[in-house]
Formats: sequence, structure tokens, C-alpha cells
Amino acid sequence: MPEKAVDDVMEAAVGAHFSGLRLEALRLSSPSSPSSPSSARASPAAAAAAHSNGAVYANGTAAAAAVELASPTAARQPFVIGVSGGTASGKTTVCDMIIQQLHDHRVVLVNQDSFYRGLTAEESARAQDYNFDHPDAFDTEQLLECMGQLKRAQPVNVPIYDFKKHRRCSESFRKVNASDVIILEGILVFHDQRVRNLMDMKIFVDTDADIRLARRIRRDTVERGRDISSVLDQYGRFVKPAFDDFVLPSKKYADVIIPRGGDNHVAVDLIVEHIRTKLGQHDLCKIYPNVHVVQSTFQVVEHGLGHLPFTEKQVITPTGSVYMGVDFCKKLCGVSIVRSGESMENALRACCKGIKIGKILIHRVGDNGQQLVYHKLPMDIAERHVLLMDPVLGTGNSANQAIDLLIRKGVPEDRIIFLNLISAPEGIQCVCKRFPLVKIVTSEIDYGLNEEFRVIPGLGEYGDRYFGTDN
Ligand SMILES: Nc1ncnc2c1ncn2[C@@H]1O[C@H](COP(=O)(O)OP(=O)(O)O)[C@@H](O)[C@H]1O
Ligand SMILES: Nc1ccn([C@@H]2O[C@H](COP(=O)(O)O)[C@@H](O)[C@H]2O)c(=O)n1
Ligand SMILES: [Mg+2]
Repeated sequence: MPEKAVDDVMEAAVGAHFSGLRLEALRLSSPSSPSSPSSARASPAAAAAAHSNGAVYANGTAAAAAVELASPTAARQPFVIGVSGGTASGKTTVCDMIIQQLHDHRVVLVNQDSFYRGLTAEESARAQDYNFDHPDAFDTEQLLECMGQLKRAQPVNVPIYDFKKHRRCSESFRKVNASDVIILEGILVFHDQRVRNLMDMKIFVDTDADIRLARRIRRDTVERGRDISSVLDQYGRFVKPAFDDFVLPSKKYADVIIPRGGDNHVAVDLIVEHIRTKLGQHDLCKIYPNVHVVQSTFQVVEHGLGHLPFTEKQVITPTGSVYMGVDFCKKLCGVSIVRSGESMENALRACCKGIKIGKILIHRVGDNGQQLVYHKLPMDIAERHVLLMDPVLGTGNSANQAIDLLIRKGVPEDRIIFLNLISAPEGIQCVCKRFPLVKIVTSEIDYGLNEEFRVIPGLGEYGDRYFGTDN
């Protein structure tokens, strides 16, 4: 078959294969909850293999989620941490420790206690019979409203609850400003699915029941105007049964369980570090609107495709039903930076059958010199959108060399989408400063580079690990 004909056949097959991607899904789906990026660290091969797993791409909602994440507002959503646990487990103490250690004004605390319903006069008269540990004791609709406002970056007035009078202070509120990190704390914050869905990270403070009871007696007698006998009575009738029925079953939703609460300094340090990383990512996304952090490594390629222009397309299925889908621009190609970029090619091919893939080889000379030694690109690359692939963005020098070459070949800067799995802030800054119109899609922004210009913590020599040529 003459070469032209092969080309035509391949070209006809090119196009993103989102078999289930509906426009409704594009509009309605929400980003899935974050999966641990560290799983990718264990094995780059596993991460890339999962990339090439067709099952991911057969599900249009994954791609739709990626498309939604691409919107500038989605990129700036605050990071919400839920902290739950039994009464007196140390939730408030742990939250205070986190906030103190962070020493960052971009973190705010919202207590579920603030949303206790006020008691009626009748209920107040018999407060000892009221179950404050049942989910119905809270005005969850109001909590959702407040959290929604904070997520939309609007300040809110949070009620102030008086544990002695069992009601809210009617005339005063606590003003909570919109922030990058919101911590929501309370015994039942994991109970309602709508509240759970707001959270990017869930922490359960797990403290021995005897210790909790001892602390509760001390706290409630000292701070909440109770006597020992009323605390013990309430504990036996309501607090313990509700813990067993509602609080403990919600522990399964936690991403992190902290045994011993505030005594566990290691756990608190780890959480603080994690939040710092998230705040760092937030900063970079704010400064460079073309940087997109996708929550899972497996969706980087799909997310990149979500940046391509598309048109609405109606098809008739074999059963005669009308199906509204999307048709991506035909003129696209992949370019991998040899050698580790090749590990992402299978994922791209799984999404776009028959896609043309070019290669760029950049040789590193010493620590700061980069030499472009080889390239083979589609002849008509100037007319295409380019998905440039390299799993690790370190200094940004190779990426800049590759982007520079593409631009010299006639590819407009804003048609280049750079896909990678792990990036260093230095690399992002280097690329974004020189090529502000290039979109970067990454799944994790790490702490930075070490003195050997390696990403920290990173994952070592990606190419060697993926292709099995490491020692
Ligand atoms: N690690 C700890 N050691 C000693 N006392 C603690 C510790 N953590 C909390 N407390 C005390 O126990 C009581 C309950 O703690 P708190 O953080 O308010 O728990 P929660 O918010 O889960 O009800 C408070 O009086 C607090 O000072
Ligand atoms: N008027 C009220 C309201 C709540 N409680 C108890 O507070 C506990 C929740 O607060 P924590 O700081 O301990 O998480 C809950 O167990 C209620 O029993 C109350 O006693 N009086
Ligand atoms: Mg508390």
C-alpha cells in the first residue's frame, strides 16, 4: 500500500475515543476524590500501565471530570479537611495544633458544634433528656450552605454556640473568611454523604474510650457548666450509644486515622506537611492559570485531551438511539521526549487510535546544559495541537528545549499541552515564564529540586525504572 494511503487510513482513525462522553456529563460531573499520588511512586510502570488500561478511557465520566477540573475556578477551590472522632477524642486539639504549626492565615476552622440547633423552651426545660449526639441535633442544611459559600470563596457568618445554655448566641456570629484550606471538625462530619463529599481529606481521631470519658468529665465540669453525675448520665444514655451507631461506623470513610490524638506528633507533622504541599500547589496554580493539577496520575492524558477544542456530535447507535457525544479536533499529535516520555505513548494511543507520535531526544550535558540531538516530527505538525509528553518536569530545561523546537516548527504556543506526572515548582516556573501560553497538566507538584537537580521526593530515574534498566 502506498505510504499516503496508510497515512489516510491512520488519519481517519485519529480522534479521541471517549465512547461514553456525553455533554451532560461534561457539565454535571464533579471531580472524583483524590487518590493517593504516592501509589504512582511505587512503580512508574504501574502508573503508565494503568494509563494504557482501556477501561479508564471507556468511561467518559473520568474524562468529563478532567474537563471540569480544567476550569479556572475548579483549580482554585479550597482544600477541605474533615476531622471526626468521638467526643473528647482530641479533634479540636488536633485542629488547633495543625493550624498553629502551619502558621498560615490561609487556613480556617469550622466546628460542627456551631451548627447545633437551638432548643425550644420546652426542650430546654428538659435538656438532660435531649440527644445532642444524634445527627438530627445538627442543622446540616445550614452547615452545607456555609461550607458551599466558603468553597465559592465567599466569607460567612458562623453561629456561636453556648454549651451552657444549649443555644446559639442570637446576636453574635464568628466571621470566617474564605481561605485556601478549610478544616471542618465535629463528631458527625462524616455521617452525611453531602458533607463528606465536600472533603478532600478525611481524618479520624481515634482515642481510647476510657480516656475520652475521663477528659469529657473534666472538660464538661470545668468548661460546660455540668456536674459529674449529669455527664455520666448523658454519656450512658446518649453519647456512647450514638458513638456506636453513628460515629464509629463513619470511621471507614477516613483517609487517615490518628491514634492518641494530639499526643501523636508524628501524625500531626505528616498532615501539616501534606497541607503545605497542597498550599504550594495552590500558589502555583494561582500564579500560572495554565497549570492544572489532576488528582490522579491515571487521568493526565485524558485531562490533556480535555483542553482540546471539540464540537458536539450526534450519532445513531446500532440500536437506533440518538446519542449526543463530542468530536475532538482531528488535527492533533503526540510528541514524546525520549526516553521516559515514551512510557506515556500507550495511554495516548489508547485514547486516540492511530495518532501520530513524534520524538524529541535531548541529551543532558553536565548539570545545566541540554543539547537537542534528534527529532522526528509529523511533517504537518504546524497545523496540529501537540500533546508533549515527559513524566517528570524537573528544571524545565528539556521541556523548554522541546517547546522551543515545536514553536520553531510552526506550532502556535497555545496549541501545546505539556503532560507530565510529577513536577518540581522550579520546572513549572521555568516553563510558564518562558512559554506562558503552554498548558501544563501534571498530577503532582513536589517540594522542589535537590542540589543535583533531581525532583524531591520524586521517584528516581523514571526511564530506567519504567524500562527496567536500573540496577
Ligand atoms: N493529648 C491530650 N492530653 C491531655 N488532654 C487532652 C489531650 N487532647 C485533648 N485534651 C483535653 O481533652 C478535652 C477534650 O479535647 P478536645 O480537643 O476538645 O476534644 P474534642 O474536640 O474531640 O471533643 C479538652 O479539655 C482538652 O484540653
Ligand atoms: N448543648 C450541648 C451540645 C452538645 N453537647 C455534647 O457535645 C459533644 C460534641 O462536642 P465535642 O467537642 O465533644 O466533639 C457531644 O457528644 C454532645 O453530647 C452537650 O453536652 N451539650
Ligand atoms: Mg471539640
